[in-house]
Amino acid sequence: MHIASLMLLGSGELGRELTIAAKRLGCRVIACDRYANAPAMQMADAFEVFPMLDRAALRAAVEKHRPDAIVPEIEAIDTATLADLESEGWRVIPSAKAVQLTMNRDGIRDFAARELGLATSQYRFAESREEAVAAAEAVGLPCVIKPVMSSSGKGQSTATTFAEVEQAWDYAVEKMRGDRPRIIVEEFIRFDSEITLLTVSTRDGVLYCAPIGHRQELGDYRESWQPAHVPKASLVSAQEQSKRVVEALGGHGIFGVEFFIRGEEAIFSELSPRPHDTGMVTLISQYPNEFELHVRAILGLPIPAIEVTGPSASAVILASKESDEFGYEGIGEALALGDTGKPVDLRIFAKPKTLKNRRMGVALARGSTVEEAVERAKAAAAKVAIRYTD
Ligand SMILES: Nc1ncnc2c1ncn2[C@@H]1O[C@H](COP(=O)(O)OP(=O)(O)OP(=O)(O)O)[C@@H](O)[C@H]1O
Ligand SMILES: NCC(=O)N[C@@H]1O[C@H](COP(=O)([O-])[O-])[C@@H](O)[C@H]1O
Ligand SMILES: [Mg+2]
Repeated sequence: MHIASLMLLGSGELGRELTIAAKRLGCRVIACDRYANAPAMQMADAFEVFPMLDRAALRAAVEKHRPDAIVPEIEAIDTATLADLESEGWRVIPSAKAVQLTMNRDGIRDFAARELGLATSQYRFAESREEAVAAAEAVGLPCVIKPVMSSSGKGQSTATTFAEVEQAWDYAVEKMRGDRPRIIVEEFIRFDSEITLLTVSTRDGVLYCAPIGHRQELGDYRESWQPAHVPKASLVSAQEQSKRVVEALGGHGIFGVEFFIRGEEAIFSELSPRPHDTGMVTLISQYPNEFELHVRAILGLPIPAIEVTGPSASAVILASKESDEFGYEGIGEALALGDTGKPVDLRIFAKPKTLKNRRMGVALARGSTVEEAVERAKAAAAKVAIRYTD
């Protein structure tokens, strides 16, 4: 049988687990990222170091390794090159269109709200401080302001006054990716909870994982749990919206579709056309996990069932400062918390460098309830300490 080769564009923690899942099914993996020794590179058959926005380097890597599938793992990629490569016959996962539309918030938001008619928060885009204030007048205060090019909460803030809108503009421009200042100003949604609905688009149709609940701080996730308890009608609505959006984006693979749940409503927020960080909980909660599902969907392999093994949670392990001389303590103490018959596990990503608030690992736990699983995962994460030696 032909051995499939996958080229990952981005090689962080999600790529690392994806590499493991792909290699278990016999694939060859080429891991690419902007820095050497990235988490997935440590597991891969080959690697290339270059910025994913460098079009010449991206094309050169594809032509050198000739992968069967190009698998984006981060948002910021030269998507025009991906579109060209796809039109030349290379396979982009899930599709160049999906990657192009989701790289920037303006693309996917307009597509979801205007073309597909999904329920979203009120929103406007702005390209100057004055336009930001006008946008906030239109959507109302408080509002959430984010650069259109950013992820993991970078450059995001909530403004409750017009003076704060101006500060939020400055902050967003300072933290944005790329060189074109443009922000989205969103109505602040007072949601009851938020979920990620992992949705798998496969050869045989669309499948859903049980909803994943999560808590965010500074625009980045801290804990996630599965199954999230949400009103039935909101889940049905989220599933219908996810199906529409993944079918419209095209291609096969897993998508992390984010919704705010308010009463019986599911309000579409954004999506990743790839495994989702909050979906790391599936490393303990579910079989196959989100990485295995992505690989199966990419390879066109069957997914006869998705089993949820019990209430589970993940809690992140963050660094507190910048360093490249550090180690970990407390791994034994964290794992020892799994002595009650319900497992506790860790993933240490082995990133070569810490930064303030950079995610370095994740603790995973099961419990009798999701609340208990969250407490156990948090306790395990708290046992792991990063010791800086510089
Ligand atoms: N309009 C809104 N109303 C209320 N809360 C919001 C709104 N937009 C974002 N948030 C909060 O901020 C979090 C991060 O926002 P969003 O998912 O858009 O950013 P992100 O940078 O793409 O995050 P990630 O890459 O981690 O998914 C959301 O999960 C939610 O908790
Ligand atoms: N929300 C997106 C997300 O979680 N992406 C994950 O984080 C890595 C970047 O981490 P870094 O910023 O620490 O290098 C990415 O490579 C991906 O695995
Ligand atoms: Mg998000």
